[in-house]
Amino acid sequence: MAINLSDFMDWVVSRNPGEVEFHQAVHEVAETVIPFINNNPVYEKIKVLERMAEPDRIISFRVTWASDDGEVHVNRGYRVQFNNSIGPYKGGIRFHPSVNQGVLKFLGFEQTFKNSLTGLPMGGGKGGADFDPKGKSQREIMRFCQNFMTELYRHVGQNIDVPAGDIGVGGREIGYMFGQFKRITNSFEGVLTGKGLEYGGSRMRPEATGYGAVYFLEDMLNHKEDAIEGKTVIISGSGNVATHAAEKILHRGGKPVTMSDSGGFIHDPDGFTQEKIDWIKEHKKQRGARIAAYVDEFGGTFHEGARPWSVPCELALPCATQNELNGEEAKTLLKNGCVAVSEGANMPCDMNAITAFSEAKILYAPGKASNAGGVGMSGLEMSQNSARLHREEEDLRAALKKIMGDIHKACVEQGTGPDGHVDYVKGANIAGFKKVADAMLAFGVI
Ligand SMILES: NC(=O)C1=CN([C@@H]2O[C@H](COP(=O)(O)OP(=O)(O)OC[C@H]3O[C@@H](n4cnc5c(N)ncnc54)[C@H](OP(=O)(O)O)[C@@H]3O)[C@@H](O)[C@H]2O)C=CC1
Ligand SMILES: O=C(O)CCC(=O)C(=O)O
Repeated sequence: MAINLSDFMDWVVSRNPGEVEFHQAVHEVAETVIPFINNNPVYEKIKVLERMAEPDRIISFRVTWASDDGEVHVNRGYRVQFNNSIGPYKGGIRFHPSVNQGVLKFLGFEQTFKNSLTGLPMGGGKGGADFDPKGKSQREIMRFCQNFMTELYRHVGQNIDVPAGDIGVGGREIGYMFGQFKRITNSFEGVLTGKGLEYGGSRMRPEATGYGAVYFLEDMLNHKEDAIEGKTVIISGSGNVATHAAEKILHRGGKPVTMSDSGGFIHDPDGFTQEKIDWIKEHKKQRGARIAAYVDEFGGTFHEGARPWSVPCELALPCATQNELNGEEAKTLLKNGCVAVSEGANMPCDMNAITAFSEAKILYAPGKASNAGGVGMSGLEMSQNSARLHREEEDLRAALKKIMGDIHKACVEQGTGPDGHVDYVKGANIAGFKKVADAMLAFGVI
């Protein structure tokens, strides 16, 4: 029997009450994948989509830690092991006060499709805690990371589940968690990616997500015989993904003019130079640092409490967080002449924004395709750890470019309409779905 989108979504919503981000992520996939399933009923016979919308398991645990003043704090940690049909669970850990089960389920669901698109053998998972690292001392962050791993260690492993960083979790936090895993288990294995180079990390991992999002943008533009060079680019966020995206835009001759954080955005009409980007990278590592301080150092303007989407541009890279660009903001971007959007963040454009881009037929890349470079490089870190070797930077840079190029090709193959317009949402969802679904078919009903 054919599946119907509205019945399917009623079923998803009733099973996952209140988890609005999860409903949104599943809806975006179901809308494009259901027609594909209805044309290939073998998938519906064993309820592949229904099974893919249900995590394999969710682990939730208490994390207790003491702040420097001796006060005891209680947070909630999670790992959502979503789907391991094509490889060990793989996906980042987020430390942010907004973390809850629904947010991590949306991220784990998306991750399953994204990891499939990389062409590497990785399943999907995501984890985190409602811990706010902002304003905490280095010692407090270390204690939190260690206590988080004291529980998580029993659920992860190089062949089971391999976490990495995400919002609020960078190289420093990965180091604290890896050290604790090593100490508790008395083993040295590639249980996390995003590690420091000294203890098994991969070159190019810090750069990979931001660079990859720009490679994908470049592939989309090249497909239409266009290029980044000479174009004005607006970027949101000022963390790992945003700063590396800005850097690669600069390498390609574009002009990045904005970055943001939860306090507002900065606009530098002269464009960021490498020196300015390096300053932002260093500045944001400091305790309590805000992007607003940029204007005291380099000029430009700070827009408190605002998002950058009203600044005129040809290209936009949302690189902060989910639902940070709505339908009205999408219309403003279109009115100002924006021709392409490449998502560095996960689900930064809400449903109305996606509809606006799709109706205008501009180039729009969903994060599961355009930000897959980070996890792609993590996959290469896993293989370097298994082989006990380090690959060179040039080799990894080329590998990243190829991973992004192959994802672009898969999207074009599955998403090109009769008029030649590429629907990258459809292309990414079907290409990502097919590999996982075929593996599930091979396993039978389990
Ligand atoms: N790191 C990676 O390899 C990958 C990351 N991603 C996605 O990219 C996005 C950014 O991650 P990453 O750069 O690693 O994270 P970082 O923690 O390095 O930076 C996050 C940035 O986003 C801003 N931000 C976070 N939450 C909000 C919010 N609610 N409103 C406004 N701004 C906010 C932060 O501002 P502030 O400092 O004020 O909090 C900061 O500037 C996320 O969606 C993540 O899931 C996707 C693929 C891989
Ligand atoms: O590198 C990884 O494993 C995770 C990256 C991530 O969290 C993401 O792609 O959203």
